[in-house]
Amino acid sequence: MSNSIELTQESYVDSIIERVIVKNPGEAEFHQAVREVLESIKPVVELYPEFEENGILERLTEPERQIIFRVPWVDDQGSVHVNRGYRIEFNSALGPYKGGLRFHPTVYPGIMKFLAFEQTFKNALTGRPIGGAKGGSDFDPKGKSDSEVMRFCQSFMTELYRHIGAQTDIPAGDIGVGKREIGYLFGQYKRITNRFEAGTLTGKGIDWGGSLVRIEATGYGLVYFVEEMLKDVGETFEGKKVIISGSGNVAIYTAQKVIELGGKVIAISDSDGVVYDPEGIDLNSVIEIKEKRRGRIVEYLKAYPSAEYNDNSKDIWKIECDIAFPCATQNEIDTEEAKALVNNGVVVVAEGANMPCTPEAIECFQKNNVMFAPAKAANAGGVATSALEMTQNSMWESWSFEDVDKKLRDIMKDIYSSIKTTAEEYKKDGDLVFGANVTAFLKVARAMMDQGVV
Ligand SMILES: NC(=O)C1=CN([C@@H]2O[C@H](COP(=O)(O)OP(=O)(O)OC[C@H]3O[C@@H](n4cnc5c(N)ncnc54)[C@H](OP(=O)(O)O)[C@@H]3O)[C@@H](O)[C@H]2O)C=CC1
Ligand SMILES: N=C(CCC(=O)O)C(=O)O
Repeated sequence: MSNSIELTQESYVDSIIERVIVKNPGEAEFHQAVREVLESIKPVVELYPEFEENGILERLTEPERQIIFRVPWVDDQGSVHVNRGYRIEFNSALGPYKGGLRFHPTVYPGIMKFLAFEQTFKNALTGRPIGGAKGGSDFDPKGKSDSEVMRFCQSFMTELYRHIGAQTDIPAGDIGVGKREIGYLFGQYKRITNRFEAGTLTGKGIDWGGSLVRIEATGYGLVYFVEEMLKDVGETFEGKKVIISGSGNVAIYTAQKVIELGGKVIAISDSDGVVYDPEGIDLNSVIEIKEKRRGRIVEYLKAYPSAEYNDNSKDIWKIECDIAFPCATQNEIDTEEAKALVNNGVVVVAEGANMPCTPEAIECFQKNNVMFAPAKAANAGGVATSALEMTQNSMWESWSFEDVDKKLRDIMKDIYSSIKTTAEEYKKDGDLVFGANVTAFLKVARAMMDQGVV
């Protein structure tokens, strides 16, 4: 039994936060993700002492399995490269491990563990039977040829295949991992195992086991979630000025749904800079540049010379808007950016990326009555639709776009309703960060209690 029974509930949570920092030195993003959840659940840990008695927090903050491996590959000039691969299987209390793969030079254990920890609670909110995981590599697909990306993916899967499966661990996409990469990864998995186990990876091509709506799902789901928030205050997207950071999978389909609902997307970015078009961004042009040609967002100006370009990505947050969607990466909005948004009258900030706002930025939004949608709830549409892909695979069925989109919309409505209710139950009306963390924690913790000390 936990030896911290004599501690107050407050010190139990604080002792675990301290333990995570000591046991995972230098992993600031992981510490940040743990601190946010554990600070939220203090009232709950006080209500249910059995969580402490069964060491729930000690187990919840320690990944069930951490796999790290070498990924050697050869470039088009015949030179050998070595990258590092990861798969963090964090928690399987609710189902097989489920979470994306990130290929980005900034990937290291701290990023992997923050993402896998967040994924555990996000997946719990979807209502689907899936646990939490994340993986990836410090490989940078940017500027690589298709052949080089293929050879990297084949080498990556030559190790990863031992650890995944439709009933074990199901990877998908994230930064730097899209349809192309999933295709190469699945091809190698199938070749090694001699099994067409469609449910092992999600984000597959539509003709070979993929689900309609999956490519759009994170962005669409994010907008559906915010639509529910706006409904509660008698508002809609009609006529709203919207800024979206990033111009990848999440950003593009967030923009598509915003425009469909009558909003005007006036700025979008990539890691090199920001395009601002007060007339409204031409999304087809962005899709052509970023999704089809894998180009740079600055190329937008060739078609629209009246638009403005700024080579500092962070300046997007200085643009006056009604609704802001950070859809690029973690910690892209800190105190300075949050204050700029508040001073410019932002009404809603909704996290499409994972942990894009620092705790200080979130505090600034909440203190200034900005409606704030936390990532683990608002961007759960992607993984929820991945789970719908798994369901279709297990039934050997392919549902229509309309059917999947309706299921996605209902899931996002349910997530919003459940976390809003939790916040109200604890007299924290409107605090969706608290609502999301407590709702998800209780679901995972109760399953862990049922399954014994494992
Ligand atoms: N894909 C999914 O299903 C889901 C993804 N997410 C999260 O959404 C975010 C975006 O992911 P996704 O759209 O899939 O990834 P993509 O690789 O498709 O796009 C990422 C976008 O963010 C930009 N970006 C990446 N890193 C940085 C950085 N360090 N600084 C500034 N800009 C950066 C990229 O710019 P550039 O083009 O210059 O590289 C690109 O425009 C991530 O936080 C991811 O974890 C959340 C839920 C689901
Ligand atoms: N990258 C994702 C999607 C994961 C998935 O679809 O399994 C996320 O939820 O952060």
